[in-house]
Amino acid sequence: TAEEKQKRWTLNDFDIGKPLGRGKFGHVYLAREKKSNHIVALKVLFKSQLKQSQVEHQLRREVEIQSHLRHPNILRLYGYFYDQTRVYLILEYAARGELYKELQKCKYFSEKRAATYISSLARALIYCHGKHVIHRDIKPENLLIGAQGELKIADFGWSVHTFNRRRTMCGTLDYLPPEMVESVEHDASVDIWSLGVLCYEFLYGVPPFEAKEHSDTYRRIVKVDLKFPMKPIVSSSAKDLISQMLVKDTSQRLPLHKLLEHPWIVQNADPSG
Ligand SMILES: COc1ccc(C(=O)Nc2ccccc2)cc1NC(=O)CCSc1ncnc(N)c1Br
Repeated sequence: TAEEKQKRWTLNDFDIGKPLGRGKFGHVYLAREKKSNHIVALKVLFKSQLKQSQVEHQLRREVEIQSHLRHPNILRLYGYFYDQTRVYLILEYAARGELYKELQKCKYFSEKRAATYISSLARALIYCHGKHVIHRDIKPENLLIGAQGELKIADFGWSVHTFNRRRTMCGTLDYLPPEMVESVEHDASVDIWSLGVLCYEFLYGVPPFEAKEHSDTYRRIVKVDLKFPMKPIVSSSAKDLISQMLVKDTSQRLPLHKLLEHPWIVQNADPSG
């Protein structure tokens, strides 16, 4: 509520429960806000670590970005507070935990489950892009599962507001050589690529360009060395969608709203997401 927005939270407002996991830069605990009995996840970040990794500005930007995002498939950041040594993030609690653990357990997902997840993520990303936010880090480790089995994108540690990037580049882009433009300018289509990688990993249990050495993975990515294993059996419709997302030319990647109309999504995704 608006009143909760302004409130100055302190640790005393919460009963701390079991550890939920070790996120980036800190630990996450189950917690209950004493007055409302509202269950949340409390992420504890050490100021010393934030300082030495120079991510304070990134955290401030994330809190700012998250305060404007409201979507069923985006984990809420309700607020934050700090004390002498730590910063505390008050997060929505995802009752069914981490997606990557679920994927490890099942090895890979059915086409219906994969399509349902991919379509809900596509809707969340359409929402973000509409607000000029690109996530840039869509992977199983950053996805949680809510009480109704719905996916929640968490940990916007690397998201940026695209237009403020344009603002920093205002006008001067014209004189930059392609390689400069190439490296600084990536747009929302990075999230389409990542969603394609995720769809592949949901269906096969391994990411598409996996290799022993990083250098080999890099080579396979830039070459778009996309191969579909014989096992498990996957529909040609699913392969068609993945092939339209994992395209080197960013302007040729299947736009997210077109993804929602793709036959594989239409025939397999559970509309409730
Ligand atoms: C909106 O979710 C976030 C928003 C921001 C950040 C964050 O650290 N940003 C950040 C930290 C340092 C520097 C720059 C950015 C992290 C998260 N989220 C998380 O870390 C997920 C915690 S694990 C968990 N959470 C809920 N329910 C569960 N069952 C589990 Br398990």
